[in-house]
Amino acid sequence: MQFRNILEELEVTKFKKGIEREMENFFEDMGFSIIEPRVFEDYDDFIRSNSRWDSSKTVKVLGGDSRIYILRPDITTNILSQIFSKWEGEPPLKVYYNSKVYRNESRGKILQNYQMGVESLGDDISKADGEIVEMAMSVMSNLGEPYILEMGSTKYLDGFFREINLNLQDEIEIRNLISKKNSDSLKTKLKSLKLENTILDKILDMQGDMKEVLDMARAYEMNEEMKGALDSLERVKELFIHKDIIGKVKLDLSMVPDLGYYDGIIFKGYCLGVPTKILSGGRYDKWTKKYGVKVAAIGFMIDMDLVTRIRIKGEK
Ligand SMILES: N[C@@H](Cc1c[nH]c[nH+]1)C(=O)O
Repeated sequence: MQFRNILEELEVTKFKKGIEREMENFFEDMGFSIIEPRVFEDYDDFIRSNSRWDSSKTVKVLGGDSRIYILRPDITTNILSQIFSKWEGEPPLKVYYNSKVYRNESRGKILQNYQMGVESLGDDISKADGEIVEMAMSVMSNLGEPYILEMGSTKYLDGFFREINLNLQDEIEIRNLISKKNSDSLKTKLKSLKLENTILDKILDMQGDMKEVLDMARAYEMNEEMKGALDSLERVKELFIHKDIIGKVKLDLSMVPDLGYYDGIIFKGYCLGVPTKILSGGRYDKWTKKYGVKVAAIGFMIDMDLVTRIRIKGEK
């Protein structure tokens, strides 16, 4: 955050601390315990297990042992190695953090971003999906501004790609076009691959009202993975159906996450008039296998710089 002078900085920091305390109390009331992420990570380990990361964005540090370390660019992966070195997968573990991530910006500066977040590990999948999505909704509604929570599932598109024999390069290109919602280039690409009469041609229409999108998506279901994706979204819909916040949850099956570890429900929270996501998260069960035991895992992070800015604006 940029400040005009030190008094403004002190005032904003005090305000931010107040919001952090509110969130910490909320997470603790929900049964989550605080965890302190480590600042440094081994560069080689990080790059090996995060092949989709742009390595130029990691902030590198040279250790006294001449190894290259990085300042943590993502808190979820950071705390997982910490947790799994001392936990065998049960009983369920619920943790929250209040920390920062560091990334190189395109203009060369180092970006420090305050994040708070929660991770629920080893709990029953349907129960944890419901609990985490409800917590995300509660964080969004406390902003005091109109908001929406966009939800999707990585398993829907993954399931489809499993049915067709596409080379990886084409698959990545299609996913990128879908994530940019670039319908013209997507159509051209699909035509060149003779895939124009498939779900990929409809995927950008699969956004909006939960019930309508689920009904449309069911018609294209091809395997258990795609069915599982829709079933889990259906279960979340059932949780909200009789609440007045149902209108604030939108489905977007064309949502492609920036991070590579998700395999299930994914979601992002937006406030009206703010183009950047305020909150994002999802399920990443398969990813936990890297640490020796596969457990159910879901969580989300909140961009505290953005939350502070929005709450300050709301107070004025
Ligand atoms: N670490 C993710 C958010 C997340 C937490 N847990 C699962 N996903 C991010 O920075 O976007």
